[in-house]
Amino acid sequence: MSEPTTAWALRTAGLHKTYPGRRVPVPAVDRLDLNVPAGGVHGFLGPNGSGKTTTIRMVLGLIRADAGRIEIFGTEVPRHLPEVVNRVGAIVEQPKFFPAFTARRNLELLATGIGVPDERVGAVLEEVGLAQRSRDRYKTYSLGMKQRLAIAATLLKDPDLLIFDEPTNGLDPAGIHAIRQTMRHLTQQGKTVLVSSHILAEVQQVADTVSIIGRGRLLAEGRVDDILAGAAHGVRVRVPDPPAAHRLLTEAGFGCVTAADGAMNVSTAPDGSPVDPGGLNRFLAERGVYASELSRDLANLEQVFLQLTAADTLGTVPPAPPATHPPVLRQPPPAGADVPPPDGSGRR
Ligand SMILES: Nc1ncnc2c1ncn2[C@@H]1O[C@H](COP(=O)(O)OP(=O)(O)OP(=O)(O)O)[C@@H](O)[C@H]1O
Repeated sequence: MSEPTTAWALRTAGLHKTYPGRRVPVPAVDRLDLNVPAGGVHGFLGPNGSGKTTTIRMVLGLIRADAGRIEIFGTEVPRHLPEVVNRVGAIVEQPKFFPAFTARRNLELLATGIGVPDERVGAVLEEVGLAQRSRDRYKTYSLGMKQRLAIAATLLKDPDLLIFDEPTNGLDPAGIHAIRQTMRHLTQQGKTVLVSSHILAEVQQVADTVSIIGRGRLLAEGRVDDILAGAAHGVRVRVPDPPAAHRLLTEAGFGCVTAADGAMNVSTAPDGSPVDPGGLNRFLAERGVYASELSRDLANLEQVFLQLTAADTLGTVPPAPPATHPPVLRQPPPAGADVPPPDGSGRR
């Protein structure tokens, strides 16, 4: 690692993990190179089961990697974790608080336990917008408030890197908005937030940079703006029966994904060229499919994500858009190659 390490909050190179005892030994994390710039929000995106939590657990030293290298602020972990552990705060699972105690009391107990002065409690409650409700019992808190209290707990040690694994799971739009504001506020103080999520619209609004993974492998990384600029824009189509139309289009060779709202984004024609709205409309109408909406589509992160992860499943991953921050530490070894740990350690 030759570049100045202060530019990076977190980097991994060739990070690899296969859980023992699985019938088919598919890696959960497959030679993953991550580059999380210091400062800003970095979205860590991937479908369910793509290896986000496994990666985060390895970064935090909760499970051991089979191979690869991890650096937090230029310090290799887990070997030198004690040197940087106070610079990292993380929520991987919902922390346990005492239901009958107030939020403030819970944090005071925690602060005492980790040797942090009590004054920090008021500061972190303020930071996450819970100061007014800090005398309420934990059990009266909404899910969103509980999640903000969990964030407050991670802030007690005033860490520089915050790692949140799916922090908005199960939250309503107001709760999601509050978490987003908290993340933004943290970065204004120079902190780095790594947030894993599959809620793309939310990440697009808050993240400066992203890494998109599929089946444990990096599919794209870089600034959100650059990734969107490099994405196929396509045509947005709404039809009465999206699954049937999706089948029709993909069988004919169109590049097509269906978004969460049921509309389809058709990006490429069967010859691989950008799709033409008129030609697409004619193709559908000739087969008895009448679109209720058909428009040129602006790329958003959800489409990029769907296109990348669909292509990954089909084994046709397009090259990652160019990153504007420095490239990965090193190229991964060829597929199927053994990946030895750099120092011979790390095997379970
Ligand atoms: N303890 C474990 N033992 C065996 N396999 C595991 C274990 N934990 C995760 N896996 C498998 O490893 C793969 C990656 O899982 P992981 O939880 O890291 O993905 P994820 O991207 O965080 O998913 P999600 O978004 O659903 O939380 C999955 O196939 C999962 O089934």
